[in-house]
Amino acid sequence: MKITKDLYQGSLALLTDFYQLTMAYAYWKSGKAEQEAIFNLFFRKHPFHGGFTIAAGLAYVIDFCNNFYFHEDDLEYLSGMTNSDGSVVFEEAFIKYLKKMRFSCDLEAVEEGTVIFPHTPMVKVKGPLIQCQLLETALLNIINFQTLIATKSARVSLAAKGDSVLEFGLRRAQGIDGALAASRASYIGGCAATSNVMAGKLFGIPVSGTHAHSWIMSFDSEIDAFHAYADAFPGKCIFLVDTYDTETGIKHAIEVGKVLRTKGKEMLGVRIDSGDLAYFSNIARQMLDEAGFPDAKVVASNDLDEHIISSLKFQEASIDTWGVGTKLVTAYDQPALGAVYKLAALKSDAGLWEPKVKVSQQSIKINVPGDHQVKRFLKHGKAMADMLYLKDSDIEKSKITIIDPTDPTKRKKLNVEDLEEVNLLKQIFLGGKQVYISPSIKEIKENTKTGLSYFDKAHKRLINPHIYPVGLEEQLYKLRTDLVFKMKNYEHE
Ligand SMILES: Nc1ncnc2c1ncn2[C@@H]1O[C@H](COP(=O)(O)OP(=O)(O)OP(=O)(O)O)[C@@H](O)[C@H]1O
Ligand SMILES: O=P(O)(O)OC[C@H]1O[C@H](OP(=O)(O)OP(=O)(O)O)[C@H](O)[C@@H]1O
Ligand SMILES: O=C(O)c1cccnc1
Repeated sequence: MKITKDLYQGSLALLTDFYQLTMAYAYWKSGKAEQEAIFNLFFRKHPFHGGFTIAAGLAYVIDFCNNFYFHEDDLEYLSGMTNSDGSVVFEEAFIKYLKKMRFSCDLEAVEEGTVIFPHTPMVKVKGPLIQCQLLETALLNIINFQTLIATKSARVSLAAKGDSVLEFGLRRAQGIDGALAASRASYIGGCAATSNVMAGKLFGIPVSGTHAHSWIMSFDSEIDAFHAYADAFPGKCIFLVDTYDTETGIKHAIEVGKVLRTKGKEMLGVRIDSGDLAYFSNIARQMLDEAGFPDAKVVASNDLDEHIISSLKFQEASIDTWGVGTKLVTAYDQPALGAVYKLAALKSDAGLWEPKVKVSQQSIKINVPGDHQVKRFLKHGKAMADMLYLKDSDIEKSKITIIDPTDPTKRKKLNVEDLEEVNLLKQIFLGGKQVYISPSIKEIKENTKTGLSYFDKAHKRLINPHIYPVGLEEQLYKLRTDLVFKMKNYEHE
């Protein structure tokens, strides 16, 4: 996939915060640029008050890293940056250093479509400190947004209980990039298709749609508009029936559907875009059935989200397909995921990895130091718990205890001898070389569906979900606690 290349014809190295570049310069000046570091990208809370999150965006990250270099134009721009006293911000030798820089890190990540929980690394970058730092902003930008939208889409799709959800968000999405990335992530999360044609072309997502009110309004009458549409698309008609009067609109759709039948074609259904969607969908279903169109589908749209869909399901609305736009692609009502990227370890001059911790008054904000892996334990196809552990630790399988990173009183003993286990972090790059091929977008979407099926319904409900156990393995917990104490004492000396 070459999304960034197609869109921007080159590297996105300048898609970063200025402070990353000033730090990069200062690392270089102080001789730390090549010191090896480990950074983790993780979030602290599920979005939408939910009980799960769906990882997305890795294919963009891969593309970004493969194209990570400073182009001549970028370097020229950086060379021309001046301080308030007129002096240059970055000296020429640094610009030359940037010119030669190529991505050379190891990168591990959870695969797209994986169900993921707070505090576990979604992306881990190991490599020269300067490169790790320069990747931060773009990685967060990519993962935060796509993960947020994939999660929203999964929630909407779960609420639709297996019905098709069509993503209609392009016109109200957050700009061009936002719309494209949202269409991609919506598909990963569970949507069946998008109305966004460019997303269809770029990502291979099925493209689908009906027609607008303007089509009806451009004719003298609704029935003329339906006939003309049926002439143009005899086998693909979904008639929008609510422009003037919904019941009359359904009657007109049935009339045109009967004409189509004389030509050996079937109308696919009707779309309702206003009014009480439970009431009108049931009316539509009854009228279509009575007229001999039991297979015609009822599509509904109008500011839908997981909560309205859930309510309409509860009301037994006869809706087969859900068109969801604004509230899906803008992640209503949580505009950002809030994932962060923190230094977890630094290699000393002696070649030893030193774990690093950021101390905070709020325990939720204390990162997990060291080089970890995340293990998911499953029993008969059901996820039981996730464990973060130090990669080089010896774990005695017969007595594993995991400890909640935010509340040490919450502990869970795991007898893992008879459990299946999977490592969630996969190797994506080794020494800057890509060693992982992203699955097709269809396979990623399937991963989401299968991944969600491992989790109990209690974790997937929309309101007050049951919390899935995620914890630190004891040695990692001890390392983190010791380090926090050490840093606190150090601060007070
Ligand atoms: N039966 C229902 N239960 C819950 N929410 C519904 C139901 N029917 C429609 N809605 C939702 O109610 C919201 C507003 O619908 P409302 O009928 O007020 O506006 P509208 O039909 O768009 O108005 P207008 O006719 O002016 O376009 C939408 O988000 C819609 O999805
Ligand atoms: O409500 P959303 O979830 O955002 O779904 C997309 C909306 O966009 C269209 O409305 P719009 O009024 O823009 O155009 P139209 O004339 O085709 O209805 C469509 O009819 C949906 O109502
Ligand atoms: O195809 C549709 O019905 C559609 C597309 C975009 C927005 N609203 C509806």
